[in-house]
Amino acid sequence: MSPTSPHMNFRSFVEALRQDGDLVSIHRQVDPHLEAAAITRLVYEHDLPAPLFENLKGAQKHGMFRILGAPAALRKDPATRYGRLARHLALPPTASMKNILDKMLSAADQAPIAPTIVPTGECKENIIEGDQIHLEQLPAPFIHKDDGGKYIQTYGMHVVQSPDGKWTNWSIARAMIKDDKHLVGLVIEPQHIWQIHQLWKKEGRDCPWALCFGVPPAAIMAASMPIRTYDPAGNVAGADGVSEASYVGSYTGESLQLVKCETNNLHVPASTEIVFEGTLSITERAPEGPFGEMHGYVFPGDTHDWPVYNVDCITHRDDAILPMSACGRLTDETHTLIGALAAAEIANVCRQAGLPVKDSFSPFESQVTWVALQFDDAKLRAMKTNSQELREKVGNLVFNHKSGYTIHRLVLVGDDIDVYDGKDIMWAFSTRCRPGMDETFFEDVKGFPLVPYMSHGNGSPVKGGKVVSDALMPSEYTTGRDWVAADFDNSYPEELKNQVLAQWENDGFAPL
Ligand SMILES: O=C(O)/C=C/c1c(F)c(F)c(F)c(F)c1F
Ligand SMILES: [Mn+2]
Repeated sequence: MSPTSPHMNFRSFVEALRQDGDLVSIHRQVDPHLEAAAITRLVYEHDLPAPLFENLKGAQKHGMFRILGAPAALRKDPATRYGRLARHLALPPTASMKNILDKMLSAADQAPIAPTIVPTGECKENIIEGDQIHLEQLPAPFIHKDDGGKYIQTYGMHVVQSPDGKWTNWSIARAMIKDDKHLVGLVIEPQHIWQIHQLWKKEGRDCPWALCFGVPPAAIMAASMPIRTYDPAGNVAGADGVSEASYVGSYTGESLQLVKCETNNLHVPASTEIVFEGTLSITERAPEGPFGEMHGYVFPGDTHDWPVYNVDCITHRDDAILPMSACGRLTDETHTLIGALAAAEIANVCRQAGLPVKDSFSPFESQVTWVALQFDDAKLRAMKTNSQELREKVGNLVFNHKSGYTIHRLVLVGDDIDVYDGKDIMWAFSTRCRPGMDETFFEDVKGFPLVPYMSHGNGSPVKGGKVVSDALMPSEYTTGRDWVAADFDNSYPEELKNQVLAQWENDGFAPL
């Protein structure tokens, strides 16, 4: 039996959400065609408990499958806002986003703990091969009415390996059902799955592949994070070339249990709910999309050709659960995970380059297209630098690194700004960054085509459109802050503030 703790076992994770009162089990029959996603979308837009669809129209025998919506979204109570994410890492429900991101980054400073290969696991309870595979009969969700197909893959973990076997990569990349035996999905440059696909193209062989739905929550966190790039020539610099499995071992402190696939030599987490095994074609492509994407748009008819996945074998647990991210407008996993983890990795890259970055976050208000970087003001002054120099240094570093791929604006702020507070970031950006003069634009860097102003805007979809906006004031580079904030914290003597707070409820106000 695999580890049964919630961060190491998806089924235990779902039960932990139930115990937390953070799960709504729906037993009435729900249609996977739009209805399950519509309910999940409303859950996202109101930060409600995760829906578990126990009785899907069209569910197959042996419980194939149920759907869990909103697996890593927000809780309404501010005190446990990130509790569902905290459960992914065995952190307390009151953990802050900083606690969560620090935990994810902690692995970089610890020795990787290699996974353990075990002979079997829950994912082997049912095995479906060859002509028994009928993807079109699965209760796969149709997520947005203008999507190009049934997106069965929004929160599963792809497993692919470099031809030399040195690097196994785990990642999330969307895919929809093409026909009874095939999926088709985004394999986009510079993503790791694209890098490895390219290596197999050079080999002239289809890429062995597995897709794992319902993996240990700690694993999906690593799969969502743009950790170190890997030099295909095998020149490993620093912690590069780290396979996500070992990275997970570092921050959980325990070895992940993996089992070998039935039809290839890849390994998958033993407790995975559903495993698709097969190959990612190096030649076959098919129309994919459109899809309601992370920036909150569907462009009807916006279909493009992407590589085809061939499914040779399916293994699954009894009563398997498919996790679904019905992504779009705030706030879903593409914001809480992809945006947040990119920000954390960008801060790491800056610190490794010697920049005094204390913290970072991607504000949800920017639909995770921005990252705010908090600088240590005293160390900034010690650098004896200036705005233009710093903007160029940060922009050239981040916008040419994989972790910066999805981010189009970097906002530089001082350490009086809480980067996890969108109001703080907008206050600094709106009042301290003079448009144009305090900004440096980058047109010669890789752009993220999914941002609507890139793919459906006026310029190249894949180049430029990025900016570093300096919201550090001139005084922060020289003498230190020369202002006082006109707010309760900064504009009143401590004694008076304590007196006001002590009288607060007696004066007739509700507790703050
Ligand atoms: O389909 C979507 O909504 C998002 C796809 C996506 C993503 F979320 C990323 F973080 C990427 F880096 C990327 F290349 C993507 F294509
Ligand atoms: Mn990777």
